[in-house]
Amino acid sequence: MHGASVELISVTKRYGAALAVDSVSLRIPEGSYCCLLGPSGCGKTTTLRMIAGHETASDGSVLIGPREVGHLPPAARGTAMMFQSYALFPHLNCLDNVAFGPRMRGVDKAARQKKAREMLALVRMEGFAHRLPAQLSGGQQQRVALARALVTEPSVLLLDEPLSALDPFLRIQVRAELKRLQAELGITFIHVTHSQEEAMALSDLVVVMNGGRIEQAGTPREVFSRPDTAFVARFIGGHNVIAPRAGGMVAVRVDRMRLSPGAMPATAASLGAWVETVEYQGSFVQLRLRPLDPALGTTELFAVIPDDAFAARPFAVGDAVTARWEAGDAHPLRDAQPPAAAPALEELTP
Ligand SMILES: Nc1ncnc2c1ncn2[C@@H]1O[C@H](COP(=O)(O)OP(=O)(O)OP(=O)(O)O)[C@@H](O)[C@H]1O
Repeated sequence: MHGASVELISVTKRYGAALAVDSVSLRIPEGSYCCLLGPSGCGKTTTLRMIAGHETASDGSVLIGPREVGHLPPAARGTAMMFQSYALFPHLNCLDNVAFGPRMRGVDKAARQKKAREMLALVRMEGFAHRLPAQLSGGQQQRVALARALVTEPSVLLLDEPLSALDPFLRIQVRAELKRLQAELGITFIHVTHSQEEAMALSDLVVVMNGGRIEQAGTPREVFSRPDTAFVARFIGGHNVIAPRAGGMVAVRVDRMRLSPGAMPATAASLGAWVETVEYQGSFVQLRLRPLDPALGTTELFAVIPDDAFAARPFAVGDAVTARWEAGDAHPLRDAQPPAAAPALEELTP
């Protein structure tokens, strides 16, 4: 199998007056694992469906490899799609489920069964060829669905929330399996998820979407260490979004907050706060803080302290503390105005 790059150029999708995807441009390199990450309704699935050809873009171009594919039906694009619900035929065994597509395309029986066996082996399900879907666990059904998507030898595999129907334990197992398969096959995977943890674990390229637009695209480390906007910092987690005394909004990682006893007035790189909760998490302790100064653009902050450091200098609920950060750990955000400073809707209406 060979991977192909995918490029979106100012792709827009309107449903009547509603804008589901708003002029999205993105280049996904050949053979990479890309996650489209964002909250419900942000346009992830619509973007995926436009790549697959199940939806037509209202504007803009979709390229797979060097080819503009906007006019091509799904089957001619070299993509395959795997859905959240496994959608296996209940009356067909695993082998026949995987061989179904080739059968529809008129591939002879011996050839399609050989191919189907190869695909089942790829997902480590060769021992289950003659079982019916109802005789398999959720994770096993998911693997068969994956084999069924791969049997067409796509250059791009599109996965829509493929892990969300699995319990948390299986989700981590199948997640590792997806990553292994992608690396082994070298084809391009585009995976829609609303889980930041899933996107971080899998992606070479993570694309954070909000309101039909791309907020930021980069490697998980780039996005986590340098979030562009308050939305990304909050959605990706592990950051405090603060409007410190010096102006402009910044993101500071929760593990970069340094606490000392006694609440001092806020400066450009510190603030006074009350400890609201203390949660022991094993290797670290997480504290929720309430800043004394309400003008800092936030009513709660988090600080994460390694377990041994916390044991050496513990804090309790109700303690007054000063939280400090190094200037280099305050990452400026593109949306410079804190949300609290934006005028309320009533003020804009004459
Ligand atoms: N067929 C449709 N007709 C009208 N509006 C639609 C249609 N499909 C999607 N939308 C709207 O477009 C927006 C984007 O939807 P989309 O399904 O792409 O979001 P999503 O990020 O995948 O969300 P989720 O995680 O909930 O699946 C939403 O506001 C949705 O209501």
